[in-house]
Amino acid sequence: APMYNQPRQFHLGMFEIGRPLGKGKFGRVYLARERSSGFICALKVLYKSELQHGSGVEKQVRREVEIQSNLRHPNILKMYGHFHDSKRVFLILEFAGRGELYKHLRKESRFPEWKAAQYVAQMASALRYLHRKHVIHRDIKPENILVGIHGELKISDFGWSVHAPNHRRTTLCGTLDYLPPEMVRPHGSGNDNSYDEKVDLWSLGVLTYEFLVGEAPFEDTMVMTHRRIARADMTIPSFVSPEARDLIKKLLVLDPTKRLPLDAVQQHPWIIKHCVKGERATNRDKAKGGE
Ligand SMILES: COCCOc1ccc2cc1OCC(=O)N(C)CCCNCc1c[nH]c3ncnc(c13)N2
Repeated sequence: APMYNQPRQFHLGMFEIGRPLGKGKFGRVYLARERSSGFICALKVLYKSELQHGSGVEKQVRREVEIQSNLRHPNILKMYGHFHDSKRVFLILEFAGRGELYKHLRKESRFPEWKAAQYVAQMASALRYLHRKHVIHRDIKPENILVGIHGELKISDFGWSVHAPNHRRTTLCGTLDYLPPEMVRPHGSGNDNSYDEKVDLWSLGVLTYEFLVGEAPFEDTMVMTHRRIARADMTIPSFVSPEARDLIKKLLVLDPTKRLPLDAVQQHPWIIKHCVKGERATNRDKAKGGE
């Protein structure tokens, strides 16, 4: 039976550990094979000593496991289960055969429009699924996206996900580049810094820009990034097509209620132009004599 139909209790002896897939701030990820079924997966190892008790990190990991274990979508990395021993926590995850998206982006500097559009369509599909479950991701950026063996994107990191609506308590750290104005404004400055799923629409706009341009739209010093986000102050280079520019401008809107909703993103002319693979591809086959 496939892994996810197996009994829920797992232990380390069930797995052969393969090559390291990468190491992050809180853990290392390894290729692994479940011995009885031969099922290939990724095993993320976190040291309990690093998840100091009662700190935000331990709660964040618990929340992440709880959220990700209940999600099933082709563009969201599956978490099949988890277990722990005296010193470590182990997460059993779907293996993404082409690794980290940000490495592909750095190597190619920026993606051609057809590829960027297909990636944005996949992210919009994953976000629609998350929002239907009232989960806000809040941290959609290339570093949190993996690539499957068939080139499909998989959101991998739910460390910042919460159930909507939300009132942020944890102080933000790391890059501000992807945060919307309603999350970078300081507390109590005329807003109760609560927000909803529409924060992911802003991040999708930043992601679209970064796919096409190769850097984030508000990338600057910390202080300037804050200010430029708060004003939606960005310039879109002339090599970006008018359709792509139109979509970016409809997502990077200060007022969350005015951002293009996800179903409209999926119907946007730029997405349709590059993603409706069905009839056009077969037409092309027909044109070439259908070989
Ligand atoms: C609390 O944690 C929740 C889950 O977080 C992750 C799940 C799966 C991950 C990475 C995750 O977070 C980032 C991280 O821990 N790194 C070590 C940095 C990147 C390593 N990925 C490399 C990688 C290549 N092929 C993969 N197939 C599946 N998963 C992978 C990878 N990584």
